[in-house]
Parts: sequence; C-alpha cells; structure tokens
Amino acid sequence: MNLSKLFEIQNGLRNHIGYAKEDKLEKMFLAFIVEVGECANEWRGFKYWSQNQEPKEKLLEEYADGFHFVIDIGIELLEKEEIKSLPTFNHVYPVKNPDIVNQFKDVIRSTIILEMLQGVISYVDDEYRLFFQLYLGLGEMLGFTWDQIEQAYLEKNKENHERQNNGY
Ligand SMILES: O=c1ccn([C@H]2C[C@H](O)[C@@H](COP(=O)(O)OP(=O)(O)OP(=O)(O)O)O2)c(=O)[nH]1
Repeated sequence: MNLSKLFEIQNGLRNHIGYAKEDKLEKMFLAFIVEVGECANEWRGFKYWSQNQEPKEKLLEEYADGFHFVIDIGIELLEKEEIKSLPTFNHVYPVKNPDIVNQFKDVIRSTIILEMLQGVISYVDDEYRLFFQLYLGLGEMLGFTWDQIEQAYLEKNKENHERQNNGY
C-alpha cells in the first residue's frame, strides 16, 4: 500500500471524528507526544532501574496510535496550507539515530520544532517530512517491518471507527 492510500484512510477517520475547532492542531500535537511517551513506556529500554527492560506486547499498538497522529497532523497542516503537499514514497525514507533512546527524543524534538514553526514560516514541508521520517525510523529501530506497521495501523483504524460508532 502506498502512503497516499494511508492518508486517504486516515482522512476517513478524521471525518468520522469530525472535530474542527481552532484548538485541534495544538491538542493533536500534545496527543502525539503522549502516544510517543506511551510507546517508550511499552518499549522499556530506558528503564535503567529495572531488571525488566524487555518490550511489552502492546508496543506495536502504541506505535500505530502515534502513526495515526503523524498522518493526521500532515492532513491538518495541508488543510491549513502550512505545507504544500503530503510526503510520498518518492521522497520519504526512514531517518535513524544510532540508538533508540535518542531516536525517541529526536521524534519529540522534531514535533516541537514543527509545531513552533508552523504559522511562523511560510511552509513547513521539510520539517513535516523529517518528523515523518524520524517516526518511520523509530518503527524500524523498534524492530517492525513496514507490513507490520501498516497492518497494526489498519487494525487500530478500524477499532477507532468502531469506537466512534459506539459513542466513545
Ligand atoms: O484526531 C484524531 C484523534 C484520534 N485519533 C486516533 C489515534 C489513536 O489511534 C486513537 C487515540 O489513541 P488511544 O486509542 O490511545 O486513545 P485513548 O482515548 O487515550 O485510549 P485509552 O483510553 O484506551 O488509553 O485515536 C486519530 O487518528 N485522529
């Protein structure tokens, strides 16, 4: 599946949720950072105080939650004309640090930079692309293949639609 298809699927969920107030993007950035924290918590590899640093079974699901917001932030930025186009496979590839601890922090740093710069400089396409690529890189570093990520994303997307139908 290509990225355009994923953006299309996410747009379906976006319409289903249907939240359009002005504070949406600022809430979405926080929601994404929370998901990154949940993902790190499932990974456990930074818990130097614990004997158990093995990832827990919900790691991929948490990663997929974050991936929803990565895509959704792109759609939002496009609608607000903060970016000119969404990334495609032609110019997106995973960007990785040597270690996972710093990858998590780079993802968070790039989120904060993206939020700070949107609305201030004309277009944030480069910043959004790097943010996207760092998140893809994180997925690879956590040991997931693109197929696994896509599958987990689609499963959670379906559950998110069901939650909306059930008045979550
Ligand atoms: O505008 C939005 C809002 C939410 N989501 C998705 C992302 C994620 O897959 C889910 C929200 O995360 P989660 O399932 O962790 O929600 P929660 O309400 O924090 O769940 P829980 O109470 O189970 O922790 O909804 C979007 O894609 N776009």
